[in-house]
Amino acid sequence: MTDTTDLVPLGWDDAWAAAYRETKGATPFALEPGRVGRVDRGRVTVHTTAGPVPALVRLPAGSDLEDQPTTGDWVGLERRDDGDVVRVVLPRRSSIVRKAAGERSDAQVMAANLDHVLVAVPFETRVNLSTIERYLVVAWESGAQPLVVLTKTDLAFDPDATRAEVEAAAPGVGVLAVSAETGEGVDELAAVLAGGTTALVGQSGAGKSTLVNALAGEPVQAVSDTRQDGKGRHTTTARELVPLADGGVLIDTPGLRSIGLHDDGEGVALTFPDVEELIGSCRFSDCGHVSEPGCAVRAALEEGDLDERRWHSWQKLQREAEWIAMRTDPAARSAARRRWAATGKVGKAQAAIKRGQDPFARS
Ligand SMILES: Nc1nc2c(ncn2[C@@H]2O[C@H](COP(=O)(O)OP(=O)(O)OP(=O)(O)O)[C@@H](O)[C@H]2O)c(=O)[nH]1
Ligand SMILES: [Zn+2]
Repeated sequence: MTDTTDLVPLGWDDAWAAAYRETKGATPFALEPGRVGRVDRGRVTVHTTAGPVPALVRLPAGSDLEDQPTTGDWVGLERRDDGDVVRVVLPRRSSIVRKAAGERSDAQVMAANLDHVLVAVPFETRVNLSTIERYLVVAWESGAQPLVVLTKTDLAFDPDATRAEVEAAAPGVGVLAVSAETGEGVDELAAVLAGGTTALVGQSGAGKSTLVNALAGEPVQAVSDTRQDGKGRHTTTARELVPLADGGVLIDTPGLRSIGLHDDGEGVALTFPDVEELIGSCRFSDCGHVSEPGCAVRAALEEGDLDERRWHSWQKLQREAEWIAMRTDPAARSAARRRWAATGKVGKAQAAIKRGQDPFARS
């Protein structure tokens, strides 16, 4: 029997233990539990009670691309003299999926089993609220709770005003401010992240690496590590899965750092509850929010209750989400065609689709 207390810093809990027992009972292999860190072309690094080990993946026949282990997955590992093998992936609690428009329509799971998705945004003279909204769509879509962290408070001109602005663009989402430079706010953030798994997203230069190091309590770099069981194999201590000093674990991968939009509409709705509510109170259920009588959106825009910027952000993200859904779902496709026909955009859009382009790319 494996002593799994060593897995607790990686996010192991009673529910995972139960899920693991069930999965293990259904396979003929002698398995050991572990959590996936690095994933690299069919090879993975699995963090086990004996430390990180490299492994190949052999899932049961009929497994899809989406079933392949990704960073954050809990797996059953078969230890073999000729190389360790991942045999099963435990059912996921949540996941960040990439299904970018214009690319192959396979969904790629970028990170799994997250409690929080932390969107890192640097304090700037003008924080880009639309970029935050875009990340929040991805975050909500994962099934985890989104959080925003404003980084580099030490550089902020008016942190309270900026924070208020961000809070207004992120209903239902906690907004924290930190400085890795002065340490301000880091303990508060650490307390929120303790005890769960957090995926870190945000644009280049947002201060993610600096924040990871501050939360880990040490510089987290790719350092080589040797297995302690004498087999002499080498692996890299994946900084993909970073246990935090105050508890909890952070997932930080290059793929997540450049995450795009994958959505079937639910993430957009959760990011913009205010806009959704307005749309729900337009007089006509198929309101185009242009010049229709009784349009609640137009009224809110005119009265200043809804920001022009936020409205345009919703329109753009909603169109992208529809475009992605349309590529995969015939019902969504015909619904989009009907709507485009109504607004006279159908010819242009169809021509773009024929060319294999996103019909909304330049809108
Ligand atoms: N003043 C100040 N500078 C910071 C702080 N955090 C990060 N920086 C600086 O911001 C720059 C970018 O920080 P990184 O941590 O590399 O940002 P990143 O998000 O990891 O960037 P990528 O690796 O490109 O995704 C570096 O020059 C950091 O030193 C902070 O709290 N205060
Ligand atoms: Zn309307």
